[in-house]
Amino acid sequence: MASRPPKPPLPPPAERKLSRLKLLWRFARAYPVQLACALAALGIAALTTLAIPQGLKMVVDNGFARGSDPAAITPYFAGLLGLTAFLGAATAVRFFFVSWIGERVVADLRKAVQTHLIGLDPVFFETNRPAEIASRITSDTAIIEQVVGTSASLALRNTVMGIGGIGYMFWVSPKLTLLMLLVIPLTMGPILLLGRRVRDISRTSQDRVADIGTMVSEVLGAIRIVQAFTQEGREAARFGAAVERSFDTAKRRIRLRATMTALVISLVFGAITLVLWRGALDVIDGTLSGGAIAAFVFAAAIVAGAFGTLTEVYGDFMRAAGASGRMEELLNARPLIRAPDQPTALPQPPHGRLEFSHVRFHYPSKPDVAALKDFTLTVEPGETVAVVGPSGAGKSTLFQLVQRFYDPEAGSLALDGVAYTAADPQGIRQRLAVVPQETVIFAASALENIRYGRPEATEAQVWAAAEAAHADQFLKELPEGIHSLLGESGTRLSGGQRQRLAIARAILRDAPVLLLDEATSALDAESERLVQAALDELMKNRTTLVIAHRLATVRNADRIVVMDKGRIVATGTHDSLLAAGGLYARLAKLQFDQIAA
Ligand SMILES: Nc1ncnc2c1ncn2[C@@H]1O[C@H](COP(=O)(O)OP(=O)(O)OP(=O)(O)O)[C@@H](O)[C@H]1O
Repeated sequence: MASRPPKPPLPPPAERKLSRLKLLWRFARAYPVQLACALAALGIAALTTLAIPQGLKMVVDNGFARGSDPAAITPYFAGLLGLTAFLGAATAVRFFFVSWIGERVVADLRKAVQTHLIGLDPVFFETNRPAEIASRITSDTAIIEQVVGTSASLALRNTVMGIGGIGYMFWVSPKLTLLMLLVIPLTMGPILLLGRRVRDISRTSQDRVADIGTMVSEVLGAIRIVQAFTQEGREAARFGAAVERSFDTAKRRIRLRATMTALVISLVFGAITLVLWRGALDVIDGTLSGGAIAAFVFAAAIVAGAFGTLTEVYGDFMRAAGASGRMEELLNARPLIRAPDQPTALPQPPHGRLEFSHVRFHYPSKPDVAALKDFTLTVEPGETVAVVGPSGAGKSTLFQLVQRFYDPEAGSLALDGVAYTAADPQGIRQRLAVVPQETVIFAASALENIRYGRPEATEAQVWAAAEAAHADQFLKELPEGIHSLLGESGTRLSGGQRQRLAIARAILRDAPVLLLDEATSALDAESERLVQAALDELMKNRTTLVIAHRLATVRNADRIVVMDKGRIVATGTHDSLLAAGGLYARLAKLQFDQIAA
């Protein structure tokens, strides 16, 4: 029984616990100065707000009560005016620092997640779709931004004002405050119950929004296929249905939130009214001054507002906890392929000797079919080995293993005598140049595209590589020459031009081992000739493993390896294999139709 490959290291789904917000604190605490400023401004603003009812009390008791003397009342109002100006300034400072921290945390988080993700191996992206991750990063960080930049400050401010307000009220009238503290908890039960349901629906709502994001990038990415198969209508309907599902969930959330708000306001203000009635009786009795009751009302309004806001931001916090949990999941995903603690250095200068020894491999997502079985092959320095075989034989899998995107379950690979598992994967990849079947063009200039594998190369070196790859001519003819923008929004290249650009990129990389996956798409005779000439140049003095689709390649190869169902079934030269008949002769007849002619 073949041992199964290890499962990708995916942590369990995020729970929406407030403890998940710890991740954000980890990022925020990197800015102690800003945090201190924000906290100081927040405290000052909250206390200033609480000073206002006290000012009001003095105005009423000392001003109005002593028969309306303008001279007595003016200083109090001047004081109040000063207080409000101070409150404005402190609020502005708080807003600045808290928002600054919010933006900074989100920026750092985005960078950390992206840096982490590009270090993960392809297995992770087989089980986690890149489009979904992308939409998560955008929508989840937006939620986090909202919470760190706004809700956190609201929560802090209102907690300070809530507690401070109650303290002040107690100082003004212990009896009324105790009465109030007795009534308010009764109002909290239904609020907490509803809060939990809002939280659950918020989660579903976020998932629906992420679905929409995934769908948009999927459909836009395949726009040609959608249009070619005239499925625009169906795609629009499918998208429409997803949007409506998302709206329905949002509607449920809004309805619950609305009910909750109604409950909070009516219960809390109802309680206040009750307490006020009691207070009014005390004023009539003469046990409480007019100013005290005014200040009490004002403070109670502040406290009620504070608790109202707290229940509202609680929902935001739960949403952010979910978002932050998912970010943490991404950050916690560990790559299966890692450098050992003490990697063995590859010899200098490189030789380019590539060895496969009894390699057995299953793709994690396809554990029942072996992609490679007992595969043994040594490619000597400077040798060109062409790999041929029917579709699904395992040719591309060889390349995946050589680049160490996966590790075999049995057997081993070695480069220049160093076992893959003992080396740093980056060290190995630095000695490889890859020309894939489909050239990846980045949205950047032709110059940047060619020097992708060696960003420090000079323009002269890039031109030399382009010449060797027979790409110089068409590059000169681009609208802005080598500085023309390529990719989705730039100039489109033909198939042959893209291949030559990829070859120039590999020439410039100047690695000792070349992995060449020949394009199967037919080129016209002129392009074919240019691409072949470019390839000949690239393969010079390099160890080359090539998945061959061209007659010229198999003819020029030092050895041809014929693969079928993950195994080597024959090895030889073009002529010897043809003479032997078998799979190669059959493939050659089909694939290189020149032979059949
Ligand atoms: N990422 C993957 N996940 C799961 N199975 C895979 C993956 N890539 C390839 N396979 C499977 O591994 C086997 C070998 O595939 P591989 O792509 O290496 O064949 P190939 O010889 O390169 O074929 P082709 O010429 O069609 O590209 C096939 O059974 C294929 O379905």
